[in-house]
Amino acid sequence: MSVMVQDLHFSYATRPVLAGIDLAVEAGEFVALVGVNGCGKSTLLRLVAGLLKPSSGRILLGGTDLAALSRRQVAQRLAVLHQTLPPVPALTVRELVRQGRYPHRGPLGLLWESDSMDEALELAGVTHLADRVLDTLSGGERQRVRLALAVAQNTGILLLDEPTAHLDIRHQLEVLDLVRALREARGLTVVTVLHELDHAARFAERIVALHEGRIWADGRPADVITPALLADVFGVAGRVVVDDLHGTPRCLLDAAI
Ligand SMILES: Nc1ncnc2c1ncn2[C@@H]1O[C@H](COP(=O)(O)OP(=O)(O)OP(=O)(O)O)[C@@H](O)[C@H]1O
Repeated sequence: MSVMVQDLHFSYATRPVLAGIDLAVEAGEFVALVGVNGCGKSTLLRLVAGLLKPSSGRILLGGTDLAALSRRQVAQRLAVLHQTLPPVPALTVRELVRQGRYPHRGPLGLLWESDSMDEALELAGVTHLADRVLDTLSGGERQRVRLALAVAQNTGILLLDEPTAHLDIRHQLEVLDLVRALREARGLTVVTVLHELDHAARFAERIVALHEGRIWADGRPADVITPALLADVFGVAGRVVVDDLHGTPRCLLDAAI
């Protein structure tokens, strides 16, 4: 399912954050959003998810104006992996992930619901945690539960806000591999915030760099991940080489400018 963002402006009260964002993500694309802390990446995801209302501009999901969709209709189209879990710490993992099925629940929903839930737990590698209570989990375990919750929703669009936060290097790779596999298996459209530029270059087919409320660059990793991006967007001097192992750009960082 496609995501179209047209001339989007957004302010928190009087503080402008996004100023004229145009972004067209085709169905099945894997796009990484990058940029410095506070540049508006999460805000853009929240706007696309319908959790914030644009000051002006339009967002279309699969060609339908987001403003015309109910919360349930939005939840049938897109799932969001947020930076935190819902504040219900006494819930078990299974109970939480079951809630991911809510938007699809119809009169016969319960017949196939548990299969979808078990699949989501398995895909996110948290089947062994199913009966654990949320507030007893480690940061990395919680992260994978958040992914299971998003996967259980079984939507055409997956929005991920820093899916590798708190994860060790092995689990970072596992989560990004899983997202890539899901996208290939289900034809998912993936838009993810990633801080690790080398991961963005390796896993996304397109990188969008936000800077000062606008899109600074939008294109293939090799065209976007450049010394100019490091310097002008991140304020870091560095070089970009090609990773022999994967043929993707890799940043060699020197120092803050
Ligand atoms: N609820 C809010 N009220 C007021 N200002 C906010 C609110 N949420 C975010 N902001 C501000 O809006 C700007 C964009 O925040 P946002 O969380 O979108 O940035 P980000 O690029 O995702 O940052 P990070 O990489 O640190 O997660 C920041 O300056 C932030 O302080």
